[in-house]
Amino acid sequence: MQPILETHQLTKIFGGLTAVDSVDLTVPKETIASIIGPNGAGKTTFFNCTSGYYKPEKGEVIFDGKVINRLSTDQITHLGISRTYQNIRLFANMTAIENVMIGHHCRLKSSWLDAVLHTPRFAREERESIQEGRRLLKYVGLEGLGDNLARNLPYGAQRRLEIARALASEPKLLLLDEPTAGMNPQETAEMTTFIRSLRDSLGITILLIEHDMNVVMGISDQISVLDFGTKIAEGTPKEIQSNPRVIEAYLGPGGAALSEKFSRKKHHDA
Ligand SMILES: Nc1ncnc2c1ncn2[C@@H]1O[C@H](COP(=O)(O)OP(=O)(O)OP(=O)(O)O)[C@@H](O)[C@H]1O
Repeated sequence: MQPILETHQLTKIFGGLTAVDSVDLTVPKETIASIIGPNGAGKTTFFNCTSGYYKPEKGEVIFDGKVINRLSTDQITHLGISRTYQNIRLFANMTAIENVMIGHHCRLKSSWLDAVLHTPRFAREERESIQEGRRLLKYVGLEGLGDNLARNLPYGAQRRLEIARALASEPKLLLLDEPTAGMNPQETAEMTTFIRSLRDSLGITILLIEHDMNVVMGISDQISVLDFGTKIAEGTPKEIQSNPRVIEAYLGPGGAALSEKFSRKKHHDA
């Protein structure tokens, strides 16, 4: 399958710390790929390099065949990468629909002069933008909540609003940083179904960071594992679950042997 995102030897250094260390990673088009790893493994830094927030010291990020690691965040959004954040970053004092319209802004053609002069083009684009905002709010399950201030929405709805805003920029690749963090089991199940539908109905490729292993194992076509900035494993959920290096990264040295002992005991007891 054709890749939508590739990194070659991607490296990000903070002072003496190599947060992302020579990572080669390929995400095939129209798949759900996950990045997992212990705290501080470099997952968010990888996202920040991919979406243009950080410039890598070494290596390349290639999106849809184009090298993008020297481009600005705006240019990268325009090409088709959009993201959400580990800690929700909405415009809290703006309404839900205004938040989504901001996401749509990069697709508008009106200039600031059109806005000042309130030209017909500006008026038409504003109407279309409101319509698109309503459509997206409905799509993420927030129909009728467009006039609510973002900060007054329940937590699960805020996460959905963040995704609606990301979708408004019409991405080909959506980066989701811990989309189910802080959610109860029902919200988590709904979010998982929703993420699948983004791939299946809209053809959007998803790359996500997630700590909930049930979500990761249930949803991913491919999982990449980072530890201390390096990629230590990659494969299907089944391959990753039984990979001794991954188990050690999570449980510490000897973890693989311990985990094998437990799973043998479980089979024996069953
Ligand atoms: N802006 C920064 N300046 C200095 N160090 C940073 C910066 N951002 C991240 N780091 C460090 O880089 C390493 C990787 O951090 P990162 O947030 O990418 O890990 P992570 O895998 O996303 O962790 P978590 O699962 O806890 O969110 C950590 O040691 C972190 O302290």
